[in-house]
Amino acid sequence: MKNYKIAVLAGDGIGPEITAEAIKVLKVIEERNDVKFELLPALFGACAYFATGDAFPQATIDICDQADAILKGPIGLSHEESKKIPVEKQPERGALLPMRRRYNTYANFRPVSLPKSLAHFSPLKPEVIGEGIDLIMVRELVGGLYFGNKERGVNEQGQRYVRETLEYDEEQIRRIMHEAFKLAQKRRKLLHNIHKSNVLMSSVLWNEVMEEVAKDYPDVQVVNYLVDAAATALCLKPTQFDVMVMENMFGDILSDQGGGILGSLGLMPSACIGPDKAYYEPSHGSAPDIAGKNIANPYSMIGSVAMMLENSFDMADEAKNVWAAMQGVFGDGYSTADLSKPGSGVTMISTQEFGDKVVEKLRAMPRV
Ligand SMILES: NC(=O)c1ccc[n+]([C@@H]2O[C@H](COP(=O)([O-])OP(=O)(O)OC[C@H]3O[C@@H](n4cnc5c(N)ncnc54)[C@H](O)[C@@H]3O)[C@@H](O)[C@H]2O)c1
Ligand SMILES: CC(C)[C@H](C(=O)O)[C@@H](O)C(=O)O
Ligand SMILES: [Mg+2]
Repeated sequence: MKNYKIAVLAGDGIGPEITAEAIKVLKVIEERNDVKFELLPALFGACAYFATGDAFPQATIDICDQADAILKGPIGLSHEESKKIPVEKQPERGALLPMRRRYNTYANFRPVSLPKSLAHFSPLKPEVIGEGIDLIMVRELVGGLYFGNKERGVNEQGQRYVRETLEYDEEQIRRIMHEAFKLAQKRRKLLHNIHKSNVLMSSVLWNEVMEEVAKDYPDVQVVNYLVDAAATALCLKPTQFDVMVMENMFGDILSDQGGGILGSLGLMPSACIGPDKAYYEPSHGSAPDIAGKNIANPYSMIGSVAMMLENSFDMADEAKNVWAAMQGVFGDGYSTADLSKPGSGVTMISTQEFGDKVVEKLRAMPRV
């Protein structure tokens, strides 16, 4: 029997609610396979800060270090609540970025996917959705503005100023490009390179390296897109995209737009892959506005489990079953509050009911 350790960081806000549903799914995967998941819960985020004074405490670091994979719920507080924590200790700077840095999870895969049959979830017209949206954003996750030098002070004129730098070296760009080209080879052999080389020198280097790497993948067609135009194109004709590659900040913004064109951030899972460790998290945040109400959509978290099964545990067939189970629940006309507005024809179910229905579907599937 295979035995895997999974660090489970439920996080803040809706994190514990959607993590509970993801764990139900992991339990069913155990029932159906010769595999044991040892779940190692740990505090991470604002909950960890309030309990220990540190958003990424040493005890959690130790658990993550020894885990085969990390399942992470969203972290963070509302704008007002976050003022209760000193800026440098806030969950984003005090936990999430240190985790990305520690495990060097440079490759962030954010699928944006909606079959034609669920076009009614999207704010876009059915004719824009066409045969369905099925693209994946490959976001560089440990460079750029997020990790460049930062400085804040008062200048000679007595004005407060801030300086943050957008830094990349060519190896950082090359390795994410290889990830994107390899993924494109497995899919439609089409790569959209998102950049802003008309202004940013970082994008000039980005594009130079992209062109060098492209020589290794002559079967992949590259389409270059300025990031601002790409934002429009995502709304007007999302089906033109298959794999999109971009630097850290562009990926943060465009991936949330990805959730927008699907109809909810609750449909946005992700995988963050480093050389020796990967962690899996929804692309969205802790949704303080709906926390504790049992109405959050757990698709993003259960989808992150599916990505974990495929990438960390070599269980691609079970991953497919998890996706199919969730699509099956939608196909039966059910969803959580975010995607079941009055008049939509979709029956509203709770976070827990969604998880239960996914479990039911999975149990009914032939074992692989
Ligand atoms: N990776 C992470 O842990 C992560 C990612 C993004 C934001 N954050 C943090 O989350 C906190 C809240 O940020 P925000 O409000 O700007 O963004 P958010 O992503 O938490 O929420 C934006 C909107 O999307 C909705 N939403 C998000 N996930 C949903 C789900 N699963 N089901 C249904 N609706 C969902 C929310 O209710 C809200 O209306 C901030 O502290 C932010 O820093 C953390
Ligand atoms: C919480 C924040 C630091 C994070 C980011 O900006 O990367 C989030 O928005 C995300 O998309 O994972
Ligand atoms: Mg984001």
